[in-house]
Amino acid sequence: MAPQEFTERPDLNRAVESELSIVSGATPLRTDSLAPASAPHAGPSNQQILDILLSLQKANEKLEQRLEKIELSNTSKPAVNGEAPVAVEETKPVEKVEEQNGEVVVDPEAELVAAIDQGTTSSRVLIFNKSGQPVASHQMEFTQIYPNSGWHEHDPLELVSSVTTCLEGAVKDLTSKGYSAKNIKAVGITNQRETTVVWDSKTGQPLYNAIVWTDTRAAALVRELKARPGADALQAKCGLPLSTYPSCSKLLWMLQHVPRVKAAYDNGTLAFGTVDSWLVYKLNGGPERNVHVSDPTNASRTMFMNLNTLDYDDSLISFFQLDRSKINLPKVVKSSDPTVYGSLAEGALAGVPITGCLGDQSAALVGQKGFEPGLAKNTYGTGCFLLYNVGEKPVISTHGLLATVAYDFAGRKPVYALEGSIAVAGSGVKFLMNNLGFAESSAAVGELAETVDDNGGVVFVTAFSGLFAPYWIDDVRGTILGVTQYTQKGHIARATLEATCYQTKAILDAMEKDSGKALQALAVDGGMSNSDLCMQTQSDLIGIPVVRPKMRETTALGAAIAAGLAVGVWNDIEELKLINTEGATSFEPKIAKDAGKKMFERWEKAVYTCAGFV
Ligand SMILES: Nc1ncnc2c1ncn2[C@@H]1O[C@H](COP(=O)(O)OP(=O)(O)O)[C@@H](O)[C@H]1O
Ligand SMILES: O=P(O)(O)OC[C@H](O)CO
Repeated sequence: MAPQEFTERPDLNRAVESELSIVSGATPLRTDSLAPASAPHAGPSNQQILDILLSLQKANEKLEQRLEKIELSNTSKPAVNGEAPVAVEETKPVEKVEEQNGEVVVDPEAELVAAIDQGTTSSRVLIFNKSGQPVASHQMEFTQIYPNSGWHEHDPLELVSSVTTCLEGAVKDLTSKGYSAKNIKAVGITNQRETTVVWDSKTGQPLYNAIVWTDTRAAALVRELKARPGADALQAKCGLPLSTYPSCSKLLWMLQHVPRVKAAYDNGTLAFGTVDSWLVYKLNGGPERNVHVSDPTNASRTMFMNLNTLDYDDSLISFFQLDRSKINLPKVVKSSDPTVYGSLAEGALAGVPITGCLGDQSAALVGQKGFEPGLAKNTYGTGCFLLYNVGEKPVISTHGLLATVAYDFAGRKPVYALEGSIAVAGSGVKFLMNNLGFAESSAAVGELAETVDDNGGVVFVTAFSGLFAPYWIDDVRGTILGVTQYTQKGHIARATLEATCYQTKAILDAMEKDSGKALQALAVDGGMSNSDLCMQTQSDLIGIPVVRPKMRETTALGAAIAAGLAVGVWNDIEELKLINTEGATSFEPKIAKDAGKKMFERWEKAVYTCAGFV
């Protein structure tokens, strides 16, 4: 199929701008700073105390009015594509309120960290306080480009503009709540991984659209790579099996099919990066400062990085027949570091340092505080990714899982994870909504699934991009089996939610074989975890509790933690352990083990029935 030439698309920069201010950080009146009423003569008189109390009460009333206005404006804003904003429960009040020159100000000493979460379907910025509570935010979706079947692209400039819009929006939200932008000590970045961006190192302009991690256009190329001598030895070094998923195959495809990318490679001006590198480069102002870096959680997804050295490996690069002297690769740096990521060049946060960077799945593990070996989290976003902390040495899976870097913080040893990656999770829900017109929103698809008691015999193998872990079958495509005259939309909606739960079960089985340990509970997050039915089904299938935190923006929280640790907002991982623990929901297994086993067997039968279709 002929490649689409990259053209600059200013129209795409007018991204779907919807102000989804998703957090309302209520700020209470705190009276504990007052001197006790019974204080002797050294303290204020009763009249003075009364005056202070009255002025604080006024301040509180003003603040409440302001919060009410914000609440109203939040609810009246349109959601993107009919989608409800990501669920963030109202934060528990913590900050001190003061009155300065008649203005209500929230603790002028507050130490805040902004987190940029550049995901597959939306960009968002959340601003967290020291207690790990989001106090302000802004979110927007951006254009998904599907030029051909199996192709999936993003406009790199639109990714940047969506992020800068969210930064401005979140700061506006923050100041409307009485904080100052000066309270923001650092910025952390977390991002969709593997998605590949190439640009001209002289001009800073993209040379092609970003090829998204779900894109399967390089399937033929991957088959060729698998036949090369040495192919079997790659995974032991880089942790990933050859597939269309990692960045390497996307870059090779561009070099083969896009003349301007090949020309830049030939003349040494080709810059390559995953979305973290691209954002850091652009947010720093581009070629002028030329901050071109990546952290190991992202660099490990290229297949160019050695998991043990946490640097590029010449044997890996030469396997892909790339000349390292012709390509500008980002320097691999720590995930949390006060100096290496530069600072924001423009906007409301100009000068604020970027001090943390984590691929989104690693960030979610950090945000769920999966700091101990044996802890795991599963994030149900566009795709679904289960990460299991294995400690300070990588574990190479023999059961279809990936080895990856969990996080690599300055002054500490790197921590690794076993990963189970599922290509389609929330994107299946979006498919029912956008392509088949089943419902107006993702939540409504979830409600549709609740209109039926079971799947009615339907199994949906949601293999739009082949099947990832633990199957790694690339010649399968989305297939709905078991349809009869009895089948209703609800059954298909239910089967769509179940598909992710079955794959999670398969991943957990593989993880148990690789690690020799059974998981006791699964921490979950991500958009699709909003569906209670989905989470209950998950618990039923895996037979252990599924624990969903109240505040589900754990990916952004992880990026904030990485950034905050680098600048002393937090000094130690120990300090973070109690963050976001209150108010979690635990889904306990409710069905008999045998019933779950039978459902799962049907799923596996469906998978192997569909394999080999393409
Ligand atoms: N109530 C819900 N039920 C089922 N799926 C949902 C629900 N709410 C959101 N989703 C799905 O979650 C996904 C978005 O999750 P998110 O964590 O924001 O993803 P990403 O980081 O990949 O952009 C969407 O694909 C959406 O369809
Ligand atoms: O957009 P998400 O949250 O599904 O995450 C994308 C992953 O990083 C791809 O590996």
